[in-house]
Amino acid sequence: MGLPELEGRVHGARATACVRDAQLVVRTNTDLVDLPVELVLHAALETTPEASRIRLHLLAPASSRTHPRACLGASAQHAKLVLPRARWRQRDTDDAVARLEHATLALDVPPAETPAARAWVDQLLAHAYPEAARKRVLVIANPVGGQGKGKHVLDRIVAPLLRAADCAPTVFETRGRADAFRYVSEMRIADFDVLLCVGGDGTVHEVVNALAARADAADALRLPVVPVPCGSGNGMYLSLHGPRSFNVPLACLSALKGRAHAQELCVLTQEAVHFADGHPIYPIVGHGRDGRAYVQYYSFLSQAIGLMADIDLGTERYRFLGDLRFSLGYVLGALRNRRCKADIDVVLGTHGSTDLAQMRERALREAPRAAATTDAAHRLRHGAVVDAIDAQPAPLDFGARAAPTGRWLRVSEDISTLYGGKMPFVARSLMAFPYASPADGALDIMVQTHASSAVEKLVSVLHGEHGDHILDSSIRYFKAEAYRVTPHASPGQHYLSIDGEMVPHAPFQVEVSPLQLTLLSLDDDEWRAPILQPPTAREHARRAAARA
Ligand SMILES: Nc1ncnc2c1ncn2[C@@H]1O[C@H](COP(=O)(O)OP(=O)(O)OP(=O)(O)O)[C@@H](O)[C@H]1O
Repeated sequence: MGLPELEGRVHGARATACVRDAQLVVRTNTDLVDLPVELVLHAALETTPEASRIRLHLLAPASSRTHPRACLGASAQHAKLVLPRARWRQRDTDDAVARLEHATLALDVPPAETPAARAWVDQLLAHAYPEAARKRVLVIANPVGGQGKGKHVLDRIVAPLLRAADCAPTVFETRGRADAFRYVSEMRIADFDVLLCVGGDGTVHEVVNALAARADAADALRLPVVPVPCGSGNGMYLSLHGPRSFNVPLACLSALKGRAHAQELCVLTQEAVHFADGHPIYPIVGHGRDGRAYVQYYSFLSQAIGLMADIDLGTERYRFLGDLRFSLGYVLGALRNRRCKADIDVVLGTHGSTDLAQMRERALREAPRAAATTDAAHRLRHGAVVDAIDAQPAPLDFGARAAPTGRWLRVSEDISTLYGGKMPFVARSLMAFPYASPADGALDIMVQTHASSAVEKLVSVLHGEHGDHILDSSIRYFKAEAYRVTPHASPGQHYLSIDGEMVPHAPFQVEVSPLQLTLLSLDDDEWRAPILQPPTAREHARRAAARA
């Protein structure tokens, strides 16, 4: 479906404008716009008795211009804003798309053509926004996020782009820890169509916990949450848009016109005594069967203990390196090769699996499950961390296709790290959970055994960005409905990282929550993350040789 040609003038030169094959094409002798219609932010007709002008607000690759920014708008001379649809489809690997910028173009039409121009603008907007445009935008911004870039990204990119799309965003800048949590706890959900988080995963963590802790949690979580990458890891952004680059305009575009999908949350419990100093963002408290109090909170991205937590939280002093600090942290941690002393107990349940082929199959075709009603919001299916489980659970056998039992099973090997999550990417260099599925009722868990040498550990994540570290002999990768980690007291500094945030290093239990977050993607698929292919015979042989 296209849009008929409209004749007018651009910079005084005769011009035609149309939509053909889902591309907006504006052509003069010297200027050319040929962009996916998805990149149209807004079109408006400005009329005076003497003239009518269509002003187009677009996103366009910066490098596609033949002249600098001044070539567009009132003083424009020659412009070439081109992005073929094939390149737009491959946007996660195309550097031109990584440098999208706001551009404007004015098309003058004779006053007599004003009614036709008005109809053309309406039709263009219908192409650009096939679903109702999200106009009521709330922006929660951490101005110091991403090594202090947050304020700049907000003022120079996010706010102007939203205004160009005809939105008047409500902006809340956080002043410190728990600010985002408090704001989202008290806001009127019905006032907004979408919530943008300009910051890192820490800001998203606060927003998600605030939405989930509200009395109207199941409804509040229908407000789509959009990560605008301005931190070090930005795992949610990477899973939605691909690992090539942190593309702020693309994130904003997904807020305006992305397709909604449900994303299960992980729910955690930890004994309340560990939060004695008061933790402002984890207010939900329950009681176990023996009366002991526990804190219940939510994780959207990851839970890490051992080496992977040390990378996250033990490398704060290298923040200036951006996300390179994670790679450096891994090398240092692998060389140190410390054992993570903890009991790991899991419930595979009907949604769990230890079979990689089965996981891949499911990731390809898993249908989303129904979300919780408000009544079921905080229900725990597998109890809380304070509840007793078997003193000696049966061992979890990774060798065979384990039966989908609802009993607790124990990982019997010594480990160096445990990493749990529900989204593929946790950082640009690590697709930690290549078989993650947004709503399959299971958590993806990766355990690295301690028995492997430092060198084996280093080698195992060399290809982490493709997710094939899970094929390594030192990695156990499985899906479970719930797991519990009980760290043993041991000397030294130890971390527990939840979505990259530090929480008390104490026993914790995780399960899939009936609560679901609403995310927006620019594709039909929820994630922009390739599902890992099974290893080829050659790859099998290579890994066997490496093991030998
Ligand atoms: N104005 C502020 N000053 C200091 N800290 C803040 C401020 N606003 C928010 N915070 C806190 O900063 C922490 C980290 O924020 P965020 O994750 O957005 O950025 P980041 O740390 O740069 O990113 P990443 O976690 O990916 O490294 C959060 O715990 C948040 O509560």
